[in-house]
This record gives sequence, C-alpha cells and structure tokens, in this order.
Amino acid sequence: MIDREDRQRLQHAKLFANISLESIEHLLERCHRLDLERGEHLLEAGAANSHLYLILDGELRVYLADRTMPEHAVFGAGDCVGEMSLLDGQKASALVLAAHDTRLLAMPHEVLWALVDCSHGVARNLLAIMAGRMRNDNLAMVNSQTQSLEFEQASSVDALTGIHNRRWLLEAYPRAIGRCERNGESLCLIIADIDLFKRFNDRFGHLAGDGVLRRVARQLADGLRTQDLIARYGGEEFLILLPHAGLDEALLIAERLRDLVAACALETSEGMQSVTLSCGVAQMRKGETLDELTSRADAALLNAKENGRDRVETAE
Ligand SMILES: Nc1nc2c(ncn2[C@@H]2O[C@H](COP(=O)(O)OP(=O)(O)OP(=O)(O)O)[C@@H](O)[C@H]2O)c(=O)[nH]1
Repeated sequence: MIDREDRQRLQHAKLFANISLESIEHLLERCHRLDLERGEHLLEAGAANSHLYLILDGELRVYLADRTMPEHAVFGAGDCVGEMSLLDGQKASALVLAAHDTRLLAMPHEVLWALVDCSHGVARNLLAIMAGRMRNDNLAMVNSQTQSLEFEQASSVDALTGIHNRRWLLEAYPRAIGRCERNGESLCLIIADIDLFKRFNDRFGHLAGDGVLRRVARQLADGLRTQDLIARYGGEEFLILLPHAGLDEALLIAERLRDLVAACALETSEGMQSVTLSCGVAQMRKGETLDELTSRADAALLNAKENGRDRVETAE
C-alpha cells in the first residue's frame, strides 16, 4: 500500500516526470514498498532480478566489481535501479546496496511493461533514464582510460607486458652506456620487432595480438643474461641493451631470441600459431649517444625486414 507521503515522493520520480499518477493508479497498486537498512544489499551481480526499484527516500550505491573498488554510481530520491534486467531480461550486472536507510517502491517488471504500454510519457522517461545511464557509463570509461594512461606514463613498467617501458629506458640506457664507455667495455644494442604483426592482429584479433606481445616480452626477458636490459620501445618493438658484449656475442644472443620466439606457439581461433622476430644489432662506437646507436640498429632492422624477415642483421 502506498501512503500519501510516498505518493508525493513518487511525483518527483524521474520515471513519472510530467505524468499524472491518477492515470496509472491501477498499476501503482500492484507495486509494494521495500525498506532497506543501511548496508543492506538490494541487488547482487549475477542474481536474478524481476523488479525496477524507485527510490522514495535514502541513497543506493552501485558497485560493478566488489566493495573494495570505488562505487560506480550513487542514486538518490527520484532515481531508479534495476532497469537493465528489465530491458534485456538478464541477471543483475552490479551490486547495489543502501548507503543509508532507504525507502523504495518495488515495481514488478510486468507492471512497468504495462505502464510503458499504456503511457507514452513513461516510455519516454524510461528512454531518458537509459540515455543518462549510457552517458554516465561512457564518461566513466573515458575517465578510467585516461587514468590508466596517466598511471602508465607515471610508471616505469609497461602495463601490457610487465617489462620496462620507454620512459624507463630513456633514463636507464644512457646511464648503462655511460658506464660501459667509462670502463672501456664493449656494448651492443638489439632492436627486436615482431614480423607482420598487423596481419596477425587483423586475422586473430587485437586481444590475441596482446597475448603475443605478453608472450614475446616474457620469452625475450627470460632469454637474456642477468646484466642485459630490455624494454618495450613501441607497439611491437623491443630494445635490448647488452653491456659487456661484443658484436659476435650480441649476434648469438639475437639469434637465440629469434629461435625462442619462433618456437613458441600460441592458441588462437585458428589453432596454434607462432610469430617470427626480426632483429637489428649495432655495436656502440666511441662517444655515441643512445639516439645514434638506436638509429643504426634501426637501419639494420630495416635490412632484416627487406631481406625477408625472421632474421638478424648487423649495423654498418
Ligand atoms: N594487439 C596489439 N597490437 C599492437 C599494439 N601496439 C601496436 N600494435 C599493432 O602492431 C602493428 C604494427 O604494424 P606495422 O608497423 O605495420 O608492422 P608489421 O605488420 O609488424 O610489419 P613488419 O614490421 O614490416 O613486419 C599495428 O597494426 C599496430 O596496431 C598493442 O599493444 N597490442
């Protein structure tokens, strides 16, 4: 039974904006009141839900993962929750709980459909509510992408592969180069690039491509000596610095890495597939900067690509 106070609150519900409650009285009678105490759960992710809940008073919070993560949305008097299950007939997609003692009107889904059938105004309001949800979700997605980019930029680790990133490389490599130069030790640089990676992505999907990047990064890191440094330089390119290594040793290391990657197959939608690696190797010249060393190794990599890929070439 809905009392006078609740009825007044219902007038402010977004679902009933510009609707006369008298005209839908017979359907409102099929709804019931539900009172939640602070902290009580209304909906659980994955559980069945057959109601739309209109908030008469109080506050509900929505958590997409679990309560250790910040809430995704907060709803107060006039808002509603549970409309997703109504529209797609699926189970609840989030945890919803009462942040304070909260008073709700529980409307069975069939009653809401009957309301939509008999009132264009309610149908329009429901669409407006859904549009608002989508806008909020889009905003949350953009914020979370921006945030992870900021974290990535502030960190020295590549979020996808877990190895060091370009930011770290630009600080660590010049230091290592300086150390080798001061001690008169030899040093080499390998640029390793996955072959025809665009074709792999196009054929098996970007997620499978991400899996390849993770696997190749792990293979390369595991195939190096303890003193070697590796970082993801760009998309599918890795920069490997080999202190105390002459050209012959660097070539052996590069060939070993190429073999390791070629021998490792990955599960895809079309069965096990492997990728190959092309490498350019350059030995540091006296007084050379990281930029200069990199561009010589890059030229060698270009030769490896032009000469058929899946091979190692040495810089001039
Ligand atoms: N899955 C995935 N793909 C990426 C990532 N970063 C870059 N790529 C893709 O890597 C591909 C690189 O393509 P290209 O530069 O044309 O080179 P390629 O296809 O490997 O050809 P070659 O280097 O000439 O052998 C592009 O399609 C990028 O979209 C990533 O983080 N994940």
